[in-house]
Amino acid sequence: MFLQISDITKVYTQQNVENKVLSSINVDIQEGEFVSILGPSGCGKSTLLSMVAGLLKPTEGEIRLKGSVITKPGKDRGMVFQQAALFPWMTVEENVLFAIRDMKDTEEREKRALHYLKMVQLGSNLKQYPHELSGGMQQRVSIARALAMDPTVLLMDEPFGALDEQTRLRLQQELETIWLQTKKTVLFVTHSIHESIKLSDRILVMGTRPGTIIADIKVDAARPRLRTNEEVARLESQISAMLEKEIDKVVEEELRR
Ligand SMILES: Nc1ncnc2c1ncn2[C@@H]1O[C@H](COP(=O)(O)OP(=O)(O)OP(=O)(O)O)[C@@H](O)[C@H]1O
Repeated sequence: MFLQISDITKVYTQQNVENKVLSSINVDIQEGEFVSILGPSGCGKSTLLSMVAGLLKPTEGEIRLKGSVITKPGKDRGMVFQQAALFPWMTVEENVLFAIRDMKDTEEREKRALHYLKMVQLGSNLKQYPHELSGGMQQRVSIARALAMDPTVLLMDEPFGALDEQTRLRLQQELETIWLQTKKTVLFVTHSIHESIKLSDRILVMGTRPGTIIADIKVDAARPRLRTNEEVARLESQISAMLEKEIDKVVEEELRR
């Protein structure tokens, strides 16, 4: 199996109080799949993604990428966060070049940076600085930077969460086009049901307290997926009912305290 998440449990301990955030997470992901992780706030989506990134260690269980256990961050996993996190003193081009600074051949390196910056439609913004760009453009630089590293897996943690609706729709389209071109394996955390249906081959729906996977849904609808598509509408109401139930559970628990 390409990416294998086996029997993962995560417990955070703060001031001697244990908080089990994830329990019995088992997922097998195939190469080239676009998988979304969807769930209520606080269910452990980012924790799970950070463990795949190697930024956090599981309390129990293991994650294997192409057979090797993940123990730390690596170049085989590119990460895109909600905030672009670019170096403000570097230009757009320099930000991408920096990520691939290990490439010896300077000409190849520049070609690669330009290729991915063109892919996210920033070929004319190479010499601009992050503060001269809109939030959406900054996020496109961080996507180009992650792609330029040619990772085996692209890990995206609510990459469009901080953007306005129009920019978000635009970037969803761009990401879908890029994914169809590159066929990278993508693990994508989102709050948005529609975003997950629009982009994914598969949606892992998470329940909460502790976080578990309550449904593993295949999305077969033809792309591009419009809201008017019957399958899209059916999935949207199915998943929305599931999440509503989870959120009701949390509210009830809180009120009982
Ligand atoms: N470093 C940490 N130390 C202690 N508890 C943490 C830590 N990071 C996250 N948590 C707790 O773990 C739970 C899951 O957090 P996580 O950020 O993974 O959820 P999420 O599903 O990504 O949430 P959101 O959708 O709101 O971003 C939360 O209750 C959070 O308070």
